Amino acid sequence: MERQVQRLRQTFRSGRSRPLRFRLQQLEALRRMVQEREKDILAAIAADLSKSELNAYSHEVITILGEIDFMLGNLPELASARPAKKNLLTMMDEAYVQPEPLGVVLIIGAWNYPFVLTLQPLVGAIAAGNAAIVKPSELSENTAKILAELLPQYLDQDLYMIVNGGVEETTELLRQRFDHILYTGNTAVGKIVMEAAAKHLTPVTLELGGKSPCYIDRDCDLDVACRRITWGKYMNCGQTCIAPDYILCEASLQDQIVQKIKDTVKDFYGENVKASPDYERIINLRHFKRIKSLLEGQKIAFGGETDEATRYIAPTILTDVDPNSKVMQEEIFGPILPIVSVKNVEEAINFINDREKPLALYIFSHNNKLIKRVIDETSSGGVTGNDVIMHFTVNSLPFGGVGASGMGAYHGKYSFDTFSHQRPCLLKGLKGESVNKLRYPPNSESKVSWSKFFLLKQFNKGRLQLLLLVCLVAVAAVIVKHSVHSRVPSSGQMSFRDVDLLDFPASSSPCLGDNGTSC
Ligand SMILES: NC(=O)c1ccc[n+]([C@@H]2O[C@H](COP(=O)([O-])OP(=O)(O)OC[C@H]3O[C@@H](n4cnc5c(N)ncnc54)[C@H](O)[C@@H]3O)[C@@H](O)[C@H]2O)c1
Ligand SMILES: CC(C)=CCC/C(C)=C/CC/C(C)=C/C=O
Repeated sequence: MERQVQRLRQTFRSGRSRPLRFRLQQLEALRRMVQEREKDILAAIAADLSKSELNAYSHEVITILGEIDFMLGNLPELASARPAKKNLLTMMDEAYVQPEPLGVVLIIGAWNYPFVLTLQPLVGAIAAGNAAIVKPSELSENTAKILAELLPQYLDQDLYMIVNGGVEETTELLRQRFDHILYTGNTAVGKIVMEAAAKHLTPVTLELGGKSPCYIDRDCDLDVACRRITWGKYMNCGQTCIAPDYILCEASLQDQIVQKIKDTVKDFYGENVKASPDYERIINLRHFKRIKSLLEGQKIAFGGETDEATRYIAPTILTDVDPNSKVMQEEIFGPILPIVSVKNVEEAINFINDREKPLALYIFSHNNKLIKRVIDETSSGGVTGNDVIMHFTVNSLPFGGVGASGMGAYHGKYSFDTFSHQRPCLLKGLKGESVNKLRYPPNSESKVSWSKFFLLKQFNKGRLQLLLLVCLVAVAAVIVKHSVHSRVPSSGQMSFRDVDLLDFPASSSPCLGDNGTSC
């Protein structure tokens, strides 16, 4: 592993990944890979998650194509230097922020959207000019395999590499030194990743999970709310990091919600959900058993059927759920939707704030003020009002968690920034030493006073007049010099930087007060 990382680092150091033209060409190659090998990719995702190829396309491929297109369209602007505001002391200099690639980055993907969760960060890493190692999840083995087969055929193999394997391989990878790690997966492994990264002082982006609440207000179109919630909860069989984990609502709404979700499930998946091509299965037996165990002792208002042989769990709703029960202690990550009653919005806000910060928060209401209030009085990775999941699809919004649901963010510009260092650059000339005297020892009250004048903009009238006078003299000097230059050809070009604006005699009138602080 060490040799492989070393190889990527050497290529990175050669500067190959930096030119914009190279990055654009690699992103175009990635797009070609997705388009030319679409059938193989969809078949692999379908095999991993018992997913229809149509769903695999709309859940995963569309997102990647959209992200690549965004980068292709915006990279020149994202990668260019941004001029920075200057202060009086540096107004003659050049100040700008230059994004620069970090180096060799590691991307560790999860199994539940195995294509998008590994390739979307890679798009950002390439766009920002890095080398990258991608470690897909071993649980989605077909997607992992197709990625390992295809990526080297389309991308520069000395800069971008797939490493497949499980805990052992990931542990070995984490021993290496990277310049950034983006990990997607559960919180427990997130801690392992962060600990390993700390040994090398490697910064991390952790895309974790959590229990994303969904508050339904009394003043709401319940038909629309329940349709949208049904879509987001049961998509991918509930195995979506930002699926609404549970519903909070007033007790009087509970029965209506159950009925409306039940009707929607029938609309979406037909009478026999098991036979629907749009309904997926649980990834493996371990998760199947874990999710099934969450049903124990609960009041099942709808669904609840399971089939171990095919790892099927029906779309399920639990009512009157005790907040202390097991299903309310861990992220469900399956098609079970508990409803917890609260008296009002205050109680819902307190309920959310009493728990770890979730990855997403959903609020349904006709009342925009109420939605804004819940946003203002809680914290979560992201929010969608009157819908679920959809903030993920807006690539001008940063996607990521907060607190226990993660740190850092990506998507679009935020991916580019995540994989870049924002390098501050100040370019000065070698003239203007008289101004610089003010920061050189020996220090004096007068120098402090002038520093305040320049850096804190604390001027008195007299000093402002003096500065204006000096500026006028400087402008006059430039004009005179320019007119001489236009008559007498010369090799030297005058710039403002060359004008010694001010001299700072140690005794010149300070405007310090008695304690030396006011002006
Ligand atoms: N925030 C997001 O974008 C996002 C997206 C998807 C999933 N998730 C969260 O991820 C969780 C589900 O994913 P998962 O964790 O089951 O996925 P997973 O089992 O696929 O693990 C994720 C990655 O961690 C690696 N890994 C596992 N154990 C490890 C160990 N001991 N040491 C080092 N690496 C190890 C795996 O190889 C894999 O690449 C849920 O909590 C979900 O909410 C978050
Ligand atoms: C709006 C459409 C058609 C698709 C949304 C895609 C989707 C569900 C993405 C979820 C990806 C994600 C962050 C999963 C986390 O587990």
